[in-house]
Amino acid sequence: MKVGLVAVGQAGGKIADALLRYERNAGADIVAGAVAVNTARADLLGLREVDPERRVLIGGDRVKGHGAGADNELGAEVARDDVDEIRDAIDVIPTSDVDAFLVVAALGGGTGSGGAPVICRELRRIYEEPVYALGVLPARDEGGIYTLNAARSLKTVVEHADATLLFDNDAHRESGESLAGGYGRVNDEIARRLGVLLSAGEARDPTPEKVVDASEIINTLGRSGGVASLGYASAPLERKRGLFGGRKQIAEDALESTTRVTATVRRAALGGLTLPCELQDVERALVVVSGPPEALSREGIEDARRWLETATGTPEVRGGDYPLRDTDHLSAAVLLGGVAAAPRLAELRAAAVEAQRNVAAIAERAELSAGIWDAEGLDPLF
Ligand SMILES: Nc1nc2c(ncn2[C@@H]2O[C@H](COP(=O)(O)OP(=O)(O)OP(=O)(O)O)[C@@H](O)[C@H]2O)c(=O)[nH]1
Repeated sequence: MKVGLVAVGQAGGKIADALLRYERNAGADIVAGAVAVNTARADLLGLREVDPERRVLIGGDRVKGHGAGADNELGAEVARDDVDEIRDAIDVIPTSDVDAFLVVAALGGGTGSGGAPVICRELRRIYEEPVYALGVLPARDEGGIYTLNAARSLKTVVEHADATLLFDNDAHRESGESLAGGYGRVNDEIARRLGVLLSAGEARDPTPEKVVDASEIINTLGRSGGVASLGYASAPLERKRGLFGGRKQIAEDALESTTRVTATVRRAALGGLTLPCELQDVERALVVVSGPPEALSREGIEDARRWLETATGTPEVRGGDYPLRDTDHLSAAVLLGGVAAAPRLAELRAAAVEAQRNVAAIAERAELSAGIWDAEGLDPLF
């Protein structure tokens, strides 16, 4: 599946860079074109992979290239003011190659948080292809303004994107690691997950037994403004040399392969989610298992798919494989669509309402709309 990638803000730009790097290193073909949008000139200059011609500085008159300072109303305003420039840059992406747009941003800051919903709305107005958002949630210890920004932005982006895939920075922090120190690793993790999922829909050699095509990814994400989570796990494979030191083979029998596939899928779905949630709270799922062809047990993939059907309680579980010649790992990506509840979302909403109450002491306003963001007292972004 090929995406038109639109990165907004600092984190968005760095994640786009990581995805483009993944694409190059893996020899994949998953990004039809990439545009980076920011209010901070230095962040745009720091990008390595996004074509310099496709970097758009917005809000020049207002913030003079210095960023939105975690003010997401300002981020939304400048994106609205400069929407023509953003659209012109995106228009260059060949839409005949695009299966969907992916707007990537952190929801806790100013530019990405405010700009991403504006850009999703504009893309949806113009293009027929689905528009998905990838939103990064702030860590708990980042403070009230990040939480409030994220909650308001999420409420708004969920309304304006066909589906929003969430990545919780907290869920992927390693113990003892500072948040900023881990960004590079976390961004590579996001890129690997997206890379495996999107590549699965592309034609390849060796040919998969059961191809996962773009429409299956789109059907799993849905087009009705839901939230999605993406699980991932991998397991090393034991290899042995051929008799005369020739081509390496996987040292496994069929039963081992089946068990390894099901165990890896379970780990991806139960412990490796970008937004941790209970499986019974999702409406749809898709599993992609990748690795050397001899390790991709068809039976294992079917068992894993059936297990997901039982665990989610939904018959809408799709599955397929993605063979890779030069790897000694088996990996599984599990996409969960229509996530109806997640502990981090409830926590974020409660913390944001609390933070907003403090803000409301200064300016009183409260109005809400439907969906999982039906939290009393929480303002939408626009
Ligand atoms: N995963 C990840 N999160 C990041 C990264 N950089 C910043 N963040 C998180 O993103 C949020 C801040 O968003 P940024 O993208 O830095 O801000 P921005 O959208 O550029 O907005 P302004 O700087 O206010 O103009 C915080 O929650 C950070 O923890 C990154 O490289 N990777």
